[in-house]
Amino acid sequence: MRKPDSKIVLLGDMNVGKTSLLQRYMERRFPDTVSTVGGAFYLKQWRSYNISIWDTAGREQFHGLGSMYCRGAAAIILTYDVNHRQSLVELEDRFLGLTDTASKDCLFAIVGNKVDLTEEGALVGQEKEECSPNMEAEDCVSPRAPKQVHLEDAVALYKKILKYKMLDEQDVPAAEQMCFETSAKTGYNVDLLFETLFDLVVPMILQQRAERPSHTVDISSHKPPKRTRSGCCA
Ligand SMILES: Nc1nc2c(ncn2[C@@H]2O[C@H](COP(=O)(O)OP(=O)(O)OP(=O)(O)O)[C@@H](O)[C@H]2O)c(=O)[nH]1
Ligand SMILES: [Mg+2]
Repeated sequence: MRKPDSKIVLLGDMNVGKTSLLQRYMERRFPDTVSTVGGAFYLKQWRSYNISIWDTAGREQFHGLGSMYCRGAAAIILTYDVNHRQSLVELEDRFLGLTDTASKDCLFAIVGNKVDLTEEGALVGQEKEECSPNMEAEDCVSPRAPKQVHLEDAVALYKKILKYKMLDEQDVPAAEQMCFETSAKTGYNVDLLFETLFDLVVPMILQQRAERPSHTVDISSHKPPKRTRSGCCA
């Protein structure tokens, strides 16, 4: 297997839907999930590049592993649940520090998932019925409640992250491009999220390749060493 050209990592509190987002994108479905243990990755081929996407465990007991998964990451998806304000607070308090091991020009996306559970979910093309016990989860939406976290809160966090990383707003993608609201359940904005990141990561791969010294040896120009009488090489 070829080494991945780039790495994207999903971080966020338990239950916010990291595994579900990744499965929705990679497998085009919304299966039942179990809380992630440690971490797992998918490989995505995007144009001619291999990108690994790492799913991590949000549970406190696995917290120590987070910075290991983030090592060298080109992009990090900080995920929260739009219905739980604390899951956004945790991103700043508990997860941001784990990203110190990421690449120096690492990109950040902030993703509010489970938007299908909010009243606004009705405005984003979810025409399905409310769930009843005999319905498949994918065929229905759960009863809706007012959203607890708004996109502006995510934009404010994005700006705080830039300060924390000492990055200039001019040198990074705009907050409006990097803050998403998604539903792993309906698929809303899921392709947009991942594919926006892939498109941003490709120029980083090309830049890394241009900066990396070439280790290629031209064997056609290689001359074998002359043999001496003793059989040893001159
Ligand atoms: N309604 C709704 N439920 C979701 C959505 N995404 C995930 N869920 C549900 O939320 C629960 C947790 O989802 P996971 O994807 O396992 O969450 P996680 O962030 O991977 O959690 P950990 O692995 O413990 O860190 C599951 O019951 C999912 O079915 C969504 O967009 N909408
Ligand atoms: Mg998980």
